[in-house]
Amino acid sequence: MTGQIIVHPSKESLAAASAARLITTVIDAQAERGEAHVVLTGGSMGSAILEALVATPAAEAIAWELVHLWWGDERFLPENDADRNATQAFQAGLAQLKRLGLDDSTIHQMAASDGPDGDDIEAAAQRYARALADEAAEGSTVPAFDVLMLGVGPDAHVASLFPGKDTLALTDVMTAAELDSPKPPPQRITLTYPAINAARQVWFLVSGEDKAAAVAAATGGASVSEAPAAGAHGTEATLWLIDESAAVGLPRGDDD
Ligand SMILES: O=C1O[C@H](COP(=O)(O)O)[C@@H](O)[C@H](O)[C@H]1O
Repeated sequence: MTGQIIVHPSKESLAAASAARLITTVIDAQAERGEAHVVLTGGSMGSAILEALVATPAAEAIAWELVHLWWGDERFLPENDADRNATQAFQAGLAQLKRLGLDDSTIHQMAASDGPDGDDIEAAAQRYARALADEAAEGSTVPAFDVLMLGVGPDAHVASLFPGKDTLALTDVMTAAELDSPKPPPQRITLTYPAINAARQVWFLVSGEDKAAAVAAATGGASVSEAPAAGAHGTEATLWLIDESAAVGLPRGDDD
C-alpha cells in the first residue's frame, strides 16, 4: 500500500488530532506559499473535523483570509438542502470560521441543482473544473492542494467515486458527474483521480467498525474498481487517519 496508517483511540480523538494536524499543515503552507488550498470531505468525518477545528483556539493562528476551501464531492441538490455537503460544513464550523476571516470568495462550493446551471449536472461539474483551473498555477488545471481530506464509505468509495463506476477511469477531466450513485442522492459531482492525486497530502479520515473492511481492502491491495480509496494518494504524503474501530480489519502490526 502507499501511505501511513495512524490509529487514534476514538472518533473524538481522531477528529481533534486531525484538526490539530490541519492547523499545523495550513500554517506551514502559508509560511511557504502565502496561501493554502484545502479540500473538505463530506460525510460524518467531514463534520467531525470542522467541529473539532472550531473548538480549538489554535485555529485562530491560521490566516483564514488566505485559505481556499474546496470540496471533493457534492450531492447535487438545491442550495441549503440539509443533505448537501456544503450545508453540513457550514453548520459544523464554516460559519464560525468566517468570523475568523474566512471569506466567501475563497469558499469554492460546487453548484447546487437550483444554481446557475439549473439541473444540468454536467454543466455544473464543468463549472467547478473551471473554478479549479482559475486558481491553478500556470500550466496546471487544479491547484496543488495542500491537504485533501477524504471520508471513506463502507463500500470503500471516496468523494463520489464508487466501486465499478466509469468515473474511476477518467484521466482527462478534473471533475465528473455521477448520475446513479448507489448511496443517495443518486446525482453527485465529484473530483476525479487526476484532481485528487494532484494534492500534496491526501488524508483519509475514517471512524467506525462499519468501515473496517473498506480500510483493510484499500490498504491491503484491493483493486481501484473494488475499493476506490485505493486509487487516491498525495504527491508528498498519504495518511490513513483512523480510529481503533476502523482498524479492526488490519493485520496486526500494520498500525502505529
Ligand atoms: O456520501 C458521501 O459519503 C462519504 C462517506 O461518508 P460517511 O458519512 O460514511 O463518513 C463522504 O466522504 C462523501 O464526501 C459524501 O458525499
